[in-house]
Amino acid sequence: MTTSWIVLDIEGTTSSTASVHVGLYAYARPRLGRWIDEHGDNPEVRAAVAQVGLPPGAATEEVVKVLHEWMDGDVKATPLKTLQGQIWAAGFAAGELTAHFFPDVPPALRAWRAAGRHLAVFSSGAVSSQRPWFRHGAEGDLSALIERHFDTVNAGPKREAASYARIAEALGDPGASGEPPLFLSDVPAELDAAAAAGWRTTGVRRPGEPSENADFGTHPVITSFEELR
Ligand SMILES: CSCCC(=O)C(=O)COP(=O)(O)O
Ligand SMILES: [Mg+2]
Repeated sequence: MTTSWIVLDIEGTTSSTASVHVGLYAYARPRLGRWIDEHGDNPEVRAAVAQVGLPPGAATEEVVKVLHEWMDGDVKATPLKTLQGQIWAAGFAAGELTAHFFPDVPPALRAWRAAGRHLAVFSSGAVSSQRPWFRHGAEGDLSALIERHFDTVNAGPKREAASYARIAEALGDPGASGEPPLFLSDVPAELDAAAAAGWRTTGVRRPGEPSENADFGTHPVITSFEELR
């Protein structure tokens, strides 16, 4: 393995889908309405509410109805992710949330950093929630291992090659090793987009996760980060 930058997806890759859908979604769901009402002077909140796409002046409960529908369908819409990210960041700060990582992940991240690899995250989850996620794992604070964070706001949609080109430019691709970044994800369409941007890719097929029966096509596949060490 000579790739300098390793870029990680979160849900289904470093962490279980249940930890996001049951843990985080359940925390954000009943708090969205009050968060919008109490942070109406926050420009990010105002912009997110406008991006939901309802007519100006729509009642908070109408906005929340759309956000809940997106959550039910696991639509990774940027305004939803922005609001969820703020609520989760507050939840982590209050000690009410804990992150989950598959057991192979913390030792692999430490080993990769010790070996001189650089680590970044590209997730649909907002950067505002990625940072506390890596800080509040049950296995301790992993946040210092992650040097760069990307989401659908600062990079773009995860299924578009242009997003990966943007990230590569931000990382200084091809980097010191001369190798393009390596992207690890449980979603074949994301890997396709990364490959189209010239990245190296590896699918992560974890037992019991939605990716268990996914068709990764020609992408190399692992079931644990240990297989990359
Ligand atoms: C604290 S990370 C939040 C994760 C999240 O909201 C999400 O949608 C994860 O999607 P991913 O792109 O990492 O599969
Ligand atoms: Mg994922």
